[in-house]
Amino acid sequence: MAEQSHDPWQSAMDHAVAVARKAGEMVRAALQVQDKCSPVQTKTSAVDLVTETDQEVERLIIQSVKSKFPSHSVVRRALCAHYCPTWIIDPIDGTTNFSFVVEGTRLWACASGFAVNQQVEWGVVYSAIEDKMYTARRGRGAFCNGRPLQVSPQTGQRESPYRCPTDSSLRKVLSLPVHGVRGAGSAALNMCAVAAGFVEVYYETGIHVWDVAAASVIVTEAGGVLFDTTGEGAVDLMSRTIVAANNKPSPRESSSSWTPAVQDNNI
Ligand SMILES: O=P(O)(O)O[C@H]1[C@H](O)[C@@H](O)[C@H](O)[C@@H](O)[C@@H]1O
Ligand SMILES: [Mg+2]
Repeated sequence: MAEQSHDPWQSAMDHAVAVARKAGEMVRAALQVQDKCSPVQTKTSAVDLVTETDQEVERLIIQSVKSKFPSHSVVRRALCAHYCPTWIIDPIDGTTNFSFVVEGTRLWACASGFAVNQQVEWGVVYSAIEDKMYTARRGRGAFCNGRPLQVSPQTGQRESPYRCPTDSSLRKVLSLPVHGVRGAGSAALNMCAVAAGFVEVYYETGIHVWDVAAASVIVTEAGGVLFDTTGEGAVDLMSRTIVAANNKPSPRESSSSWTPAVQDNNI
């Protein structure tokens, strides 16, 4: 079918939802087959774990986008330098959880973001194990399985059973006496947890644009904010660092205001 002209971004997003379901089914089925979960050697595999299933899902998405939206680009490594409508895909976000079938395999997702002129227009993140489809279109809200998402209203430190971490890099970057810390993987789903109001902050360094592009718009459309790890600047999705939060405390508040869900794998 040819590209729709009335609202091309919407039809691309609808297509992304359908492809994400298919991709999710593919990944779930692959969990039963050892070879499909095992890391394969790639040029970048020393730093970026890739399985045969990542590659199969990537091919599925690329082929389906190319046949339905021939003018769109599909990339994993650029936000979008020019106007060109670009899909930024992460076939499996959370490949480590998927590959090692650790407890918490639910923490992987199929993610697609769509950028035009360096602006993310929509994002789709599908957690197949939970059958949760997170979607957001810029200016039109964020949803999980069609239900609107809203970030947590929390502004003060929340009671939590988890101990404050001793991780100095985390303290240095956020300068917060944090109280609860989780680091279970899948950047996209951690950001969706912020959007859904389950946690107040997600932070990571060493992250890639394809890990965060889709969920970035889900966070902002749920009322959240994105900023860099200095806490000062706007986020640059190519910068490999990100903070996604329910709000941005003023410097005076920042000594006691959040309960972060933190991931700090790469410092
Ligand atoms: O599973 P991938 O797509 O490699 O994404 C992971 C990323 O590479 C890591 O840096 C993060 O810590 C994970 O949360 C991502 O899910
Ligand atoms: Mg990823």
